[in-house]
This record gives sequence, C-alpha cells and structure tokens, in this order.
Amino acid sequence: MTMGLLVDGQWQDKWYDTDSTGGKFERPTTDFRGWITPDGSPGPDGQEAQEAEADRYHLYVSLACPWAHRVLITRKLKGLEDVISLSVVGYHMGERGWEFSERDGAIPDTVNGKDKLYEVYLEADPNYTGRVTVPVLWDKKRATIVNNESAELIRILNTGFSEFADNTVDLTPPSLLPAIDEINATVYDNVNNGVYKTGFATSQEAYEEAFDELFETLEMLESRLSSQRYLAGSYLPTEADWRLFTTLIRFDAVYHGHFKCNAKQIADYPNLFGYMLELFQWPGIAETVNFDHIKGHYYTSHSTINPTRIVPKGPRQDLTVPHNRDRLVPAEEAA
Ligand SMILES: N[C@@H](CCC(=O)N[C@@H](CS)C(=O)NCC(=O)O)C(=O)O
Repeated sequence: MTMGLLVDGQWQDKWYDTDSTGGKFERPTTDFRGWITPDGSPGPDGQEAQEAEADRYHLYVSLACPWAHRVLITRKLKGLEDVISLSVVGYHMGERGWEFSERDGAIPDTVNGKDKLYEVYLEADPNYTGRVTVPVLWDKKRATIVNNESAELIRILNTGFSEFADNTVDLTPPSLLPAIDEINATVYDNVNNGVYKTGFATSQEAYEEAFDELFETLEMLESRLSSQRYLAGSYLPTEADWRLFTTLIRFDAVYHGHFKCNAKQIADYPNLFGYMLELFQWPGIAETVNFDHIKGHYYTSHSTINPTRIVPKGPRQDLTVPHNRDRLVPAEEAA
C-alpha cells in the first residue's frame, strides 16, 4: 500500500521499516495537541488553549475516514457548521497522500489554497516529521494546526465553543464520563482500531488474534444493546455511541470484505444493526455518511490488499427501514 509521510519537511512516498532505518522514525515528532476553550483558559489537562471564535477555525476531513467522521458528526450535532468551516479531501489516498479535489463531493482547501494535505502540515511546520492524517483543525488567525487527534477534537468541539454551539447537546455529560471512557477504551482497541489490526495484519497469527478480539467485543456489545438503548445507559446517544457508529457504518461495506472481518456482518446482529440504523437516521447524520468515499477510499488506496482496485457493488442494504429501538425505553425517561 502507498503510505507516505513527511520526514524533516520532505515528503517520502514509501513507508520505511523502522528495523532497517535504525529506528529513525521513532524519535519524537511534532504533535499538534492544542486546545480551544470559550475564553482561551487552559484545556482539561492544562493544555495551552486558544479562544473559541466564529470563522477562526477550519476543519480538514476525509469522508472515508472513521476518525475524521466522528469530528464531522460532533460538528453537526453541536450546530457548529456555520462556525467552523470545512474542507473534504478526495477519497483516493495515493503516492502524495490525501489530496484536495472538487469532484465527487470533495471540498477544496479554501483557506490555504493547497493541492495536498501534506502542504497544509508544512504550512504549520516546515520541518514536520510524521504521518499526514485527517482530521486536522486549523487556526486561521495563527496560521497553524491546533490539533490533529480526533479523540481530542470531539471533546474540543463538545465543550470549547459554548458561546456558539447548541448546548442542549452534551456528548460527555460529566456523570457519565467514567462509563464513556471505559467503553471507549474497549471499543477503540477491539473495534475502531480492531478492524485495522485485522485488515493490516501480515501474519496469520496476528490476523486471527485481532479477528477474535473484534468479534468477541461485537458479541458483548450486541448483548449490552439488547437491554439498553445506548452504550453508556443514557437516554440520548453519547460520545461512546458516535465513536462506535463510525466503524459500524463502514463494517458491512468495507471491513467485512476488504479487511477480512467476516465472521458476521453487522446486519447479522439484530441489536447492533438496529442501533446502527437509529444512529444513521438521527437528524443530520445520514448526510455525513458517504459510501462512495468510504468504499472508493479503502478499495482503491490499499493496493497491496486489493491490487485490482475494483470497488465492490454490494452490499445492498436499506438503511432507512424502521430501527425498532423505541421498544427499549431509555433509563432516564422510564424513571
Ligand atoms: N489518531 C488519529 C488517526 C487518524 C488517521 O489515522 N487517519 C487516517 C485516515 S482513516 C489517515 O489520515 N492516514 C494517513 C496516513 O497514515 O498516512 C486520529 O484519530 O485523529
């Protein structure tokens, strides 16, 4: 597969094995882990923070990427679309990494006017060393990247923009935070990242180990969702649900075939499937899901896994059918 990266500000279109390069890429890389708060006071762990302002920040995403998708969903649910502007890279990740495009629902780089995402990273740091990943949150005022870690970006968007956001939506209510963090850890290891560990394994043993952890966790989630509507036991979806959703919605279309996660489809799990349908049908969410980008990206970009680059036509699923989750009365409503 083509996997490029920047080394001291130079684009390299090959991934070097760290064994053969004496661990060259293991030295610390520039990390963008800044925060945004309503008044610029430090973030939750004392991070240096910028002040929330309208029209100051710009989000770069891929519609294919599950990590970027959770940030796009948070931006939508918090009503921040007019506050934080957006670029969408083209779905194909080739020799130059992510590139901007005007075709197929992509949105060009209207802020920095770049052709490739790595040029945006170089604008922030001309000597950048590291992967060039989406999502990226850009600060137009300081002309640099605020943060490129989706787990942090969803928290920044949830709480940092209270002056501009829909504050009736809180994806991490403080009382549920311990439960959310605990679910996130399991879902990240075994599901969100689990599908990648399964699909990118290059030994039978590693593949089978990741596969088993993935399906054990899906069975556990299926069972949990048979008695509660959402993962953290809340009466509205939380961050934990949206983090699981971005993997579930890609599963039958991509991970089941392309990543060989094929013990079952999500459609084979009645509760997980109904739950996924409810979240897909949640106001504003379906428009953040683009199966052409999702399927086009994985099947054409990972040429070691799919050398013909043929994009499968299936599966044929109707995601607009009734989800039947209303039968599970959410806890707080019942009380
Ligand atoms: N930890 C990052 C991971 C993001 C990530 O891996 N994004 C992928 C797309 S799904 C990417 O841009 N990969 C390009 C690369 O690694 O070269 C996050 O969650 O924000």
